[in-house]
Amino acid sequence: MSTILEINQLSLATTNKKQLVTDVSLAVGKGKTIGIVGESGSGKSLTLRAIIQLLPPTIIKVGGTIRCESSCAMIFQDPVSALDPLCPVVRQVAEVVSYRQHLSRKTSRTKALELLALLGLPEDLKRNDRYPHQLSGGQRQRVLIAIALACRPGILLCDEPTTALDVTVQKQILELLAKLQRELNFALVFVTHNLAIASALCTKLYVMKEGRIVEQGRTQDILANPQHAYTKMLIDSVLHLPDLKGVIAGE
Ligand SMILES: Nc1ncnc2c1ncn2[C@@H]1O[C@H](COP(=O)(O)OP(=O)(O)OP(=O)(O)O)[C@@H](O)[C@H]1O
Repeated sequence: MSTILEINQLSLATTNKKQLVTDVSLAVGKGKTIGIVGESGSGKSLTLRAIIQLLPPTIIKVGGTIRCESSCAMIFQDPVSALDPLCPVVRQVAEVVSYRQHLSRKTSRTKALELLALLGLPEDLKRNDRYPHQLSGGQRQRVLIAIALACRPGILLCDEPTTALDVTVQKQILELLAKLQRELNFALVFVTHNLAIASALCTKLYVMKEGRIVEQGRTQDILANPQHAYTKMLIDSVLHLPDLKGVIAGE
């Protein structure tokens, strides 16, 4: 497996020396999907933010290394706060295309519309430039995915991208991400507290608790034979698995 992202013993703390993430190590291969699961506050988002160098100003890396062999883009949990409310969505995508792909305004807009069409957004966005508040939650999340893809990432970091959506839309977005990954071959790091979603999407899982990885391994091995008490508790707490047939990532 050619590793595209490797984290070695990452430790993060506040500027007041409160330890938040301790000795986190993980690796993801080109075009592969890993999941980071764990309870709220276990350090999943901070780990992703450290990868993309977007840590909050009061949090610093106090140990470890992060090696990225390709460009990273990130999709955040809340599409409302991740989009500019005062800028039409096509322009927001076009600006990223223009900046990252060094294209003219006109070509960037054409490319932005192609990307939005690829993500299943309606044609009338072209005629009627819409603002984020005029889109549904699922449509806004698709716009965020378009913005991330405009960066042509080799690694896509997803921080609970479907938590704010209803179950049907959640399934559509997960299927879309899996389809895009097959077509564009980016590596996916998927953060969630939902073990059912992670196990449907990811071939490898890392379980986090209180800032540490407490268990890791192939998804099927972890589900069949969890070693850590916390992982067992997570598995027991999955009441029922959503129908994600067709989403499951290949080996
Ligand atoms: N800006 C910050 N300043 C101080 N502490 C922070 C800051 N951001 C996060 N933390 C703390 O760091 C820890 C890890 O937070 P993080 O957001 O990574 O958790 P998480 O596992 O992603 O949780 P969730 O699933 O709820 O998003 C938590 O205890 C949180 O309170």
